[in-house]
Amino acid sequence: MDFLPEEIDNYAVTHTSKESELLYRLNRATNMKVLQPRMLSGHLQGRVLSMLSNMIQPRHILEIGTYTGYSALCLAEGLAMGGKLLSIEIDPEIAEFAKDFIEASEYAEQIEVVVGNAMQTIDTINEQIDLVFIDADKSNYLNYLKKVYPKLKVGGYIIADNVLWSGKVVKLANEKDMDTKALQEFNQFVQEDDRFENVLMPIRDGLMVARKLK
Ligand SMILES: C[S@@+](CC[C@H](N)C(=O)[O-])C[C@H]1O[C@@H](n2cnc3c(N)ncnc32)[C@H](O)[C@@H]1O
Repeated sequence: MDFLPEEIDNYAVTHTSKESELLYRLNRATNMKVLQPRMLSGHLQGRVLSMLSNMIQPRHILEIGTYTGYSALCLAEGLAMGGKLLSIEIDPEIAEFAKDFIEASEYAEQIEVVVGNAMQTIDTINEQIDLVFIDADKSNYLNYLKKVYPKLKVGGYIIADNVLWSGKVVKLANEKDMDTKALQEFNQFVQEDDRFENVLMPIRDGLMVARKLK
């Protein structure tokens, strides 16, 4: 579901910095060769992620849900000198697709894609994280937040994608619609937790941006 009329959306895109040639090719290749290309962040959201990352200048970024690597490449644009981005992807085939584009980028040495289930892989991280991008299975969003919280530095950020879930979060969720229920729970948890300051940005399918206060 698009929240903005197409005309306004197009206007926003045409008044936003262009994506790089590599990101453009990755976007096209994903649309032509990969299932569910709507999962890719895309031009406008990609520039938002890049802008936020550039504002934060993180040393360590954790991404949960690589898919074809579009958002990883956007977030990497803001890494501090010598900074690293670790991205976790459960599907080995899609991870290989992402790695080809990451290797062709200027961030090849800074981005590591790890194949695995994020619920287990997060436990192996020892570094203090400055920025986490949650964009994998919706039913685990709250689990991911709880798992990364102790590893996130005070003043660090969590960005979670799809928190508006095509608008379904504002309706009473059907008992069987576990994803909508999980996202409602996630949004409510962040909103009520005084360890975070948060803004739900109605960009694309909704980005929750939360800063760790304590
Ligand atoms: C929405 S896509 C990510 C899109 C990408 N971040 C972007 O913006 O271009 C979600 C990805 O999470 C992966 N995924 C789902 N469950 C996962 C899990 N438990 N651990 C790691 N990755 C998972 C899926 O295979 C899929 O590639």
